[in-house]
Amino acid sequence: MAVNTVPLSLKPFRIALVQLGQVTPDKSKNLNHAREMIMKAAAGEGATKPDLIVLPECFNSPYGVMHFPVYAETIGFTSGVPYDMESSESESVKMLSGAARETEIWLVGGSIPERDKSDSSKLYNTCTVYSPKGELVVIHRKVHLFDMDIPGKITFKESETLTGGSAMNMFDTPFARIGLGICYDVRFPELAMIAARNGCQVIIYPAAFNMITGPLHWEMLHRARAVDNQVFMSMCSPARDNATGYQAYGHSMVVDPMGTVLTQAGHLEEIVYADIDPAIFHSARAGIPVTTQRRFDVYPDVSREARVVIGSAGKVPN
Ligand SMILES: NC(=O)CCC(=O)C(=O)O
Repeated sequence: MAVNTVPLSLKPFRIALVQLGQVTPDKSKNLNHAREMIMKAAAGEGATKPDLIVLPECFNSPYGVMHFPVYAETIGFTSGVPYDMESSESESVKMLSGAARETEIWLVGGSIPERDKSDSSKLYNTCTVYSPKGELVVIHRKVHLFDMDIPGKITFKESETLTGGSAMNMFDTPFARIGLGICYDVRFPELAMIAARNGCQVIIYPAAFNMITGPLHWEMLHRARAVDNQVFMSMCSPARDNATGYQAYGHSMVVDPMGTVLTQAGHLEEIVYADIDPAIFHSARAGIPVTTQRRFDVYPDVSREARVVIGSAGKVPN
């Protein structure tokens, strides 16, 4: 697929990470709570409202392979085709779209279990993104499934009930081109590299790291992907809840292109904000010019063969 390397110019903007707690077995309670927290995030901190709000992985359902088939919703999104929200079968998509429209803020709607419309045997872990008009502009289906087995510590096998997505997805806003991944996707540097080489200045992952690898790798992976690619990098986690089967690490975070942590939540429910400053992006790239020193005569540019989808809500100024 063609690589679009024409970057949109990065503008200053404010991001809000909603580290949601209280994911219960009752989906409508989860949706109501998420909506309330989006409204709270939209009200902003001090006088400044955010331009983009992010929710965590699997926010409408308990996180577990046995839960995905029970909570899965059919979305039926086709890239490049305007999505008909009126006839959407997904209550989560309708809630998220309404919240984005009401707040007039871009929304990365965490992720939800999705059932494929054309093949109901296939389930995905899917992130949906909304414009401030409530349009569904792009979806990202988790590409790399979280199949981990560290004996005596953590065993989880998403592939028991989920199928991996087959494309790298990004979207354009008036302030940045933003790449998407979901949680375990962050461990695959190719995905972030492909996003950065396609002009993303920011990469966002709804996530839910576990209590074994979270303390070891969460911050390190943020900083590694940020510094390797000289981009802003963020993962938004659920809050930790000792009452659930899967305990998330929390610590939702934003890191700048020099690897500096701009904001970090604790482990309880919390909203954290960060200001994205283009000056840091440009000075990192000017001072450490790795983006212009690639040696494609020595190794190939794997991003050229990648399956990339760029969603946008109409015309975005350059
Ligand atoms: N939900 C996930 O993909 C968890 C990934 C994780 O914990 C990791 O260590 O990777």
